[in-house]
Amino acid sequence: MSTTAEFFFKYHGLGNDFIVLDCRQSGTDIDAEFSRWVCDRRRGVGADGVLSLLPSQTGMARMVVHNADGSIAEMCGNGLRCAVKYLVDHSGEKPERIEVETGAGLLSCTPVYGVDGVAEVEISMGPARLVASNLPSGASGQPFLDAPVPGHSGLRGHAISMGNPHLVLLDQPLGDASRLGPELERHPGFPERTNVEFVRVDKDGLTVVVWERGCGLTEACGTGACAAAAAAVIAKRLPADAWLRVTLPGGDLHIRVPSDLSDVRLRGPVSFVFTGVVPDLPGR
Ligand SMILES: N[C@@H](CCC[C@H](N)C(=O)O)C(=O)O
Repeated sequence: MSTTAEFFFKYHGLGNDFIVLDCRQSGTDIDAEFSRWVCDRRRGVGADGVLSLLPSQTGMARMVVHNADGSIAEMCGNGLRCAVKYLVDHSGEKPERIEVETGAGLLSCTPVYGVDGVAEVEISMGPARLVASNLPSGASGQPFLDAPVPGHSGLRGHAISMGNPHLVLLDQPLGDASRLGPELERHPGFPERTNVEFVRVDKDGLTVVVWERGCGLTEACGTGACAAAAAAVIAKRLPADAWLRVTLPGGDLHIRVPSDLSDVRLRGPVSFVFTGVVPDLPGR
């Protein structure tokens, strides 16, 4: 179990909480064992995931997302807002825009400032992909849209990648998330497991509960909100090119999906919680 970072910083976006580790000096990422320990809510600090910030040639940092179970995710929308707040609030500057390298590409982030530094961030999340190696479509197959979910009679879903994989279930009771989530996370159609969104389509937006790959039910999921909004737009249940409210257990995000799905925008709040010293660990 190891990290080269001396301090950790805890942040949350709508209750989706993360430990930020600044590893830009050493360039050394953490291992899965460290992530499992520090995320443990009884034996560690407690979080849904760890965001390690590594050196980047193209952005202010490269963000690696470690889930609470030690697995690595390609992207995290709420986590990226936390990383932006850390990077900007510790830079001594107030940039209009910063870029961060992620598994979903180099993403442009616009901080909105409040009395305590960055209060909100708007992110250009890149495309909602319907064909991807981490979806049932594979890298070159047919999109899986409003399709029956094999092995689950009566269940239909949209498979969408925001860098990370999502199975969006429109009109699925939100209360089904803890019952169906664990099995659907490991549905054999998704080669790298999947996040699962249980979605109610309202007149003016969506209400969503997310079962997240690698950490279970969370208070909010940024990429999940983007995937749910993209599915609702594809299904023509909500308009493209409009800011949509997505209500999650932890609060509201705002998402805009262009009609060609080329660049989904996400806007939401971010908060600093506390900082601490990483204890002396074997291997540090
Ligand atoms: N909560 C995140 C997504 C974190 C990664 C996810 N669990 C995965 O494995 O893909 C978000 O806000 O997007």
